[in-house]
Amino acid sequence: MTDTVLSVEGICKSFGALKASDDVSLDLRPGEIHALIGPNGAGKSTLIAQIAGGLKPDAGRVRFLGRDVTALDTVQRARLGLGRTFQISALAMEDTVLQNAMLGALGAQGRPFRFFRPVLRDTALREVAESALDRVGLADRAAMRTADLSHGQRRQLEVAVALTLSPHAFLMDEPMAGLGASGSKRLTEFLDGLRAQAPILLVEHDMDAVFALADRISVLDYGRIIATGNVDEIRTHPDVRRAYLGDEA
Ligand SMILES: Nc1ncnc2c1ncn2[C@@H]1O[C@H](COP(=O)(O)OP(=O)(O)OP(=O)(O)O)[C@@H](O)[C@H]1O
Repeated sequence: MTDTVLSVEGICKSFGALKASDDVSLDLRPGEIHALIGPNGAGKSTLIAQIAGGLKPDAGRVRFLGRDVTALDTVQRARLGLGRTFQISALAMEDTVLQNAMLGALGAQGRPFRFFRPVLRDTALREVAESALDRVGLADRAAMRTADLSHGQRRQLEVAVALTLSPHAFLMDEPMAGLGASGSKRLTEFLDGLRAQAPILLVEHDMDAVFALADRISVLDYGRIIATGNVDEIRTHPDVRRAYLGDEA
């Protein structure tokens, strides 16, 4: 257990008769990228929402840094260092890149950023935000309007927002979505280096990225984990090929 940053133990969640999470257990270890894959509707986003704290499981627990966080909300988990990027962008398009990095960091800390504009003059916070932008390669875009960033750059900005919290683990929900080939390649390289700072639980449909990045892969199907293993084990797993990979693998 000491070698686990984050763990999910026996999570169950139903929507009416539908079991979206059916006794799911998995863990995230230091330095790894653990990919969560599965067909549409398999329950990936539902699981991530329960790990992040936005959705309460019917049963089971979530542990983070050795602590049971099942009863904590998203803000409390973020403060403990659970960083998250979203499937749908939460960025303010009219604000600059730097403002988003600063305000996003405050928002994740639960401070009411929309009523807190003077905070933009907070030098310490600005430094944290600038350093995060630098890490993701957006330092020279800090003064740009977020709406003028490319899709890939917005994805990197979301990672920068998560970085401002110095997370101990990342939850990422389809970071490659909507990126072209070169954008995916760049983000793949970036995530490859990021795992050294904090391990990543990665929900992703882009199998090239998953196979390039994942130390381990867990496969969800109808709310259940049908396999967990390294890339080769998952590529060749008969149930996984049947449920998800088909003949592409
Ligand atoms: N709030 C909700 N109320 C009712 N059903 C829901 C709710 N959220 C999700 N579901 C259902 O739970 C199942 C799992 O959905 P979820 O979005 O977690 O799947 P997913 O694997 O993330 O899919 P995708 O790859 O398409 O994003 C689906 O059948 C979905 O329709």
